[in-house]
Amino acid sequence: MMCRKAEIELYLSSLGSKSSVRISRNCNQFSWAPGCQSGWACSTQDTNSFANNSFENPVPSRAENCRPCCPGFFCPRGLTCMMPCPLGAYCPLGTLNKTTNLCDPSYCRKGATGENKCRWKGGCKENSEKEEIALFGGILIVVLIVILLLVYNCSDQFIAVRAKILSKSRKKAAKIAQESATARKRWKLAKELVLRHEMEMYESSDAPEELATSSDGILHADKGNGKRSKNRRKLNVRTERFRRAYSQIDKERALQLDKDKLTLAGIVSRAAENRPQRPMLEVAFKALTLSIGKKKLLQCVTGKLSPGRITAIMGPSGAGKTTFLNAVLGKTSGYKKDGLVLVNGKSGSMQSYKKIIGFVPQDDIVHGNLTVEENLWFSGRCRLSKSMSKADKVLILERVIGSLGLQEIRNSLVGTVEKRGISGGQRKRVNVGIEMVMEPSLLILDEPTTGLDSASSQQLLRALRHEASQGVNVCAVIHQPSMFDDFVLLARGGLIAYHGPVSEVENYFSGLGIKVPDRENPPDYYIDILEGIAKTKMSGHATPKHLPLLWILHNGYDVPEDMRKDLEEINMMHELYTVGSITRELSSVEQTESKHSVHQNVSQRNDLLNRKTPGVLAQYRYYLGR
Ligand SMILES: Nc1ncnc2c1ncn2[C@@H]1O[C@H](COP(=O)(O)OP(=O)(O)OP(=O)(O)O)[C@@H](O)[C@H]1O
Repeated sequence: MMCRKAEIELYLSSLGSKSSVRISRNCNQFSWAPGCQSGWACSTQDTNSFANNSFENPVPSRAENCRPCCPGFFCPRGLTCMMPCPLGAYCPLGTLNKTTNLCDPSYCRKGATGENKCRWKGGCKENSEKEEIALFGGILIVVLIVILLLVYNCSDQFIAVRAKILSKSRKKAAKIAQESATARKRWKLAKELVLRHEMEMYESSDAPEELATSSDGILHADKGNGKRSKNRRKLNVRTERFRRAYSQIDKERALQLDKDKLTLAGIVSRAAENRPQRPMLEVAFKALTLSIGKKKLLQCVTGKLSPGRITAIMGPSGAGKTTFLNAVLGKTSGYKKDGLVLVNGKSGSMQSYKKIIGFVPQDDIVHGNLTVEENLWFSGRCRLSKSMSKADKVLILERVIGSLGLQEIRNSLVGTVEKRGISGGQRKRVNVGIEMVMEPSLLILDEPTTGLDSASSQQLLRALRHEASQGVNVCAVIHQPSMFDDFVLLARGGLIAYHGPVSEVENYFSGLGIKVPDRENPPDYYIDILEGIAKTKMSGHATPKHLPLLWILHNGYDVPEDMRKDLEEINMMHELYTVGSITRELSSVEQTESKHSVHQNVSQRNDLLNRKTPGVLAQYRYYLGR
C-alpha cells in the first residue's frame, strides 16, 4: 500500500527530529506483524480511522495482508506503507527469515546502488552499515611494510647500479673528449708543419719525422673524426651531456694555458672577448655600525668588497668577523643598524640579491645521506635558473668537481655521525662546492680552510681564485692569508684597523712604526699586536689600542664621539695620517654611487634578480628523485 500524503509528511517531519526511529503500532516490539520494519508493508483494518499527521490522531493500525515491500520501494520505520526509493538507494525485495521473523539484510555500503559482496576476509555483520575490514587492513599493512623493507634494503644496490651506469657514461664521455682534444692538437701540429714545409721547400725525402707524423696526424685526425662521429651517433643523452661538459672544460683549460703564455696586450684582448657572464656585485659600506642594546658589535665600518677580488677578513677571536659577514649578507634583523650599505652603488636590501649570493657557514650544510655528486647536483638544480639547460648544469657541476678536486670521491657517501663517510677536509670542500654550483656573484665564506691540510686549503684557495677570475666577489674569514687581493683587519669591538690591498698592508703599518720581525707572518703579527700578545713601539704616543682610530684618521673619516678622548691621548695631528693611496681607494664609497665599471656590466637591479629558481615542490621532487 502506498503511503498517503499525511504519512509521508509524518515521515519527513520525523527525519529531522531525534526520535526519528519510532515504534510502529503495526510492527512494534510487542506484537510483530508477520514481517519486519523497512521492507515490509501491511494494510490497515479501518482506512477511515486515519486522520491527519498528528499523534493525537494516531496512524491506523496496519496488520493485515503484510507483504514484502516491492522492489524499488521502501517502507519507512514506524510506518508500514511504501514510498518510492530515492535515487541512488538500493531497495531489493525484502525476504523474511522465518526463524527470526526479521528481514535478513544484504550488505550495502552507504550510498551504494547495488548489493556488495564482502571483501576477501572482510566481515559483514548483521544490520551493520559498515563492513569489518580489520583483518584485511592488517594484511595490507604487513604487505606494505614488507615492500618498504625491500625498498630500503635494495635502495643501496639500486643507487650503486645507477652510479655505475653514470660512471660508465662519464668515462666514455671523457675518452671521447680526450680523443677529440688529441685530434685537434694533431691537426694543428700537422697544419703548422705542412706550412713550414711549404715555406722552407723541404725535399720530400728529407722530410723530418715530424712531417711524416703530421700527415699521419691528419689521417689520424680524419680517421679519429670518422670514428668519433660514429661513436657520437651511438651516445645516449647522458653521455652526450658529459662529453659536451668535458670538451668545454678542456677548451677552457687550453685557453687558460694560452692566456698564461700571452703578453699583457693579448690578455687584455682575450679578456674583452671572454667577458664574464655572471652579473657583478659590489658591496660598499659607509660608517656602518651594528649594535645590540648598548653593546657595539661593528663600528664605523667603511670600505668596499669588489667583484673579481678576494677579500680576507682577519682579526682576534670575538672581534666581529662573523658579524661583519652577516652585515654583508644583509642579516641585520635584531641589531640596531646605522650607516649605509650600497649594492652596486645603490642603497637597497641585500636580501633581494640572495639568489646570487652564496654563503658557506662555519658549520656543515651537506646532506649526509647523499653522495658528493648528489649533494652538488641537488644544490645546482635547486638554485640555478629553471630555464638553464641540463647540459649547462652538468657543465657547471663538472667544473666545480674538477676545480675542488672532488673527482675521486664524487660517488662516495658524505656520511653522518652514525655512518662515517668522507673526511672532514673533503666535507669542507663539498660545503664550498654546494655554494659554487649555484654560480654566485658574491661568495661569502666563514672559515672555509679551518681543519684543512695545507694541500687541500691551497686547492680550495685556487678554486676561489678561479671564481674571482670569473668576476665573483669573494669574501672569506680566514686564518692563513695567501692568494688574497684585499685584507680587512678587525680589532675588538668591530673596529677596522686596516682595509685595503694586501700589497699595501706592510707599508701602512710600517708607516705607524710597526715593523714585522723576520720569520713572522705579517697578518698574524698584526693580530698579536691587537691582542696585546706582541709588544711593539709605535710612532708618537700611539699604542696598539689606537690602531682603529689611526685608520679612521688615515682615511679622513669622521671620528666617532666615544673616540674623541683617544684623539687627545695620542696627541697627533690628523694630517699626519691622511695620506696614501688607500685613502683614495677607500674613502671613495660615495663615488661608487655615481660611476663604476660595475654599472656598465649591470645597471638594473632587475637584471640580477632575473634568476627564476624551482619552487619548493620541485626541489622536494629533485631530492626524492636522486
Ligand atoms: N646576537 C648577538 N647577541 C649578543 N652578542 C652578540 C651577538 N652576535 C655577536 N655577538 C657578540 O659580538 C662579538 C663578535 O662576535 P662574532 O661571532 O662576530 O666574532 P668572531 O670574530 O667571528 O669570533 P670567532 O673568530 O671566535 O668566530 C662577540 O663578543 C659576540 O658575543
